[in-house]
Amino acid sequence: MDTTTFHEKGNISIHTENIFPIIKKFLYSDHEIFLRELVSNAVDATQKIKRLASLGEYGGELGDLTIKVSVDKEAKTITISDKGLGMTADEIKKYINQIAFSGALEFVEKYKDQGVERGAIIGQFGLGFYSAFMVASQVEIVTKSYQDAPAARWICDGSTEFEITSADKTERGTDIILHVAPDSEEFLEQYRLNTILEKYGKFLPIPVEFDGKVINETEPIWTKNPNDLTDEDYLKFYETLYPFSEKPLFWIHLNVDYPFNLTGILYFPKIKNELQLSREKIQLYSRQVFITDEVKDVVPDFLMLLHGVIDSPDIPLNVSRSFLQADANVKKINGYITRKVADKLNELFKNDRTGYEEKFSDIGLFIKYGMVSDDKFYDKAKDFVLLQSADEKYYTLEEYKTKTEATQKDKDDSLVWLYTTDAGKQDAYIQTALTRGYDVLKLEGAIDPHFIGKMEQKLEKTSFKRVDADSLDRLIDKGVTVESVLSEDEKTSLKSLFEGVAGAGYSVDVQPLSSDELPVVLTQNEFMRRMNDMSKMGGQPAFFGSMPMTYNLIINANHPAILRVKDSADSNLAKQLIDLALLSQGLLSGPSLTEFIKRTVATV
Ligand SMILES: Nc1ncnc2c1ncn2[C@@H]1O[C@H](COP(=O)(O)OP(=O)(O)OP(=O)(O)O)[C@@H](O)[C@H]1O
Repeated sequence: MDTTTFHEKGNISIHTENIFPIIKKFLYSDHEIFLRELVSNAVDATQKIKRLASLGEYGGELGDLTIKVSVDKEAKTITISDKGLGMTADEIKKYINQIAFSGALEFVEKYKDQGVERGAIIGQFGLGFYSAFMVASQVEIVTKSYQDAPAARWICDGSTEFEITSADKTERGTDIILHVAPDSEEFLEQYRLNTILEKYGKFLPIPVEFDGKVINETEPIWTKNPNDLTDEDYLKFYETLYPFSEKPLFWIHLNVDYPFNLTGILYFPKIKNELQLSREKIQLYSRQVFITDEVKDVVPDFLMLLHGVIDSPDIPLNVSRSFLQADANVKKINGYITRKVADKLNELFKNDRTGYEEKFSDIGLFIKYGMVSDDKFYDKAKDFVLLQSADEKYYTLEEYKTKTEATQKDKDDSLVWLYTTDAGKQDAYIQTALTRGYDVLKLEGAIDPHFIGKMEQKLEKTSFKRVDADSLDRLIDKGVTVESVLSEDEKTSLKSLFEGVAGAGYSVDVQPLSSDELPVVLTQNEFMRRMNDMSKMGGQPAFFGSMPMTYNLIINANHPAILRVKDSADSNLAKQLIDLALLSQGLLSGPSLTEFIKRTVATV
């Protein structure tokens, strides 16, 4: 056996020739963004000549500044032409050759130890132009500077060699000609280019023409002053973004320039169904160039339900996800958006309570979700979140406290808020509570169990109890014992009689309730039910989820019907009373329901 061992240290050498395969493979998984990069460069060049003209540094005619994209299927070329400031031969050498190559080297140096992360460099290293090589085997630049210098042509085939010659271009501006590589010929299709331009360039600030048509709207409304816009403008823009959608409820125009730059419009959509919420409806732009509609991390999670656009040059766009999460600007933007949304809601609430209440069934979900997931938002929203009572009226937390304080405090001075998760099914319980002078809240949405949990954490000495969780006397325990007319022996025999009739799955308890309660009350323990609900939604110990739901039958020892069962030991009557309790919970079905009907008909 050969036992020779090796130990050697060294440097892996990096050659600039290696850079193109890296760009081609790793820069972006989406090759289509080459067009975004090249058209953005054309926009930049055009903006620059406009600025030079306005500063008086360029005295010539600006002329028609439309950027033209064209495709020649025969010659297999795509051309992007602008009337921007152009480049001299020296500038090509400086901007295209040197900087990019050193930038590329720097990139390799920086990332050689970490592996290359997708999309990590464009923008940071000025490599946008080189994304052309993701689809082209050869790239030509033909350009004439606004300065008095001869036109130049640059050609490169993706190796580190290039050629510069003089050209006969007479008009100011730049043509970028891509000789499309065999594996990228899909980009020679008209519709493909059109789709890409529509996606990334719809709101570019300089007109872009393709196939004889201008594809963009150069002054989208988010770039305008809110004072110059009407509701119609906002609704029309919403329609362009999301054709065939229902009208949004309202919108917020974002506009900050310090400490970061951000403009945009966020719409509150009308939600038909909590389950149909479509996320990723917010589009992210950087200086009017579409970047992505995956705005996670930039927009607080609970506001992902909003629609609209955000435009900010301060969001690092081409960096990785993990970087984005840690970015200080992104955090600030997050906080800013949350604050703006809260302010807008507060303003609506204050200025138009009726209108706000009308919209509450739609916006309540955002607000509650926000309160549950974001403490800063909670602090603002606690003043304008509304609770709806069973009589359909809306109350703020403070108002509801005032309303219930006198009647719904228990013996420990804790406020108990009764609620229903299904006003239809739990109607019997609601009616009993109302007769007693208590109020019942409607908390019927999917978010409400979480909302209730949050409220109980935040509100002092306040608990929520579902109206059918126990008898009223026990839900709001005032410490007043209702005297029972039955002796202990009588209670025991009633208990065993009902146990025999009810069967397994029910626990039976004989209690002196007030005579306005039902003779038999079916309850589901609040704690057990919540645990069960939670584990169904995931996130809670499976232990509770795997336990079968048990029901309690409370036999009202003070009800005349129960006294009759006691005297007659009539198990049919007992069965009838249990079935009535089940019926009031919507739990009677199948053969049991048929039997109940038969039995009832017989007595009638
Ligand atoms: N169409 C053009 N007209 C004039 N100059 C251009 C044009 N395209 C590129 N340039 C010059 O080449 C430089 C390098 O372009 P490149 O796209 O690689 O990087 P960038 O635009 O500086 O940054 P990014 O990576 O964000 O695009 C530009 O800064 C610009 O000076």
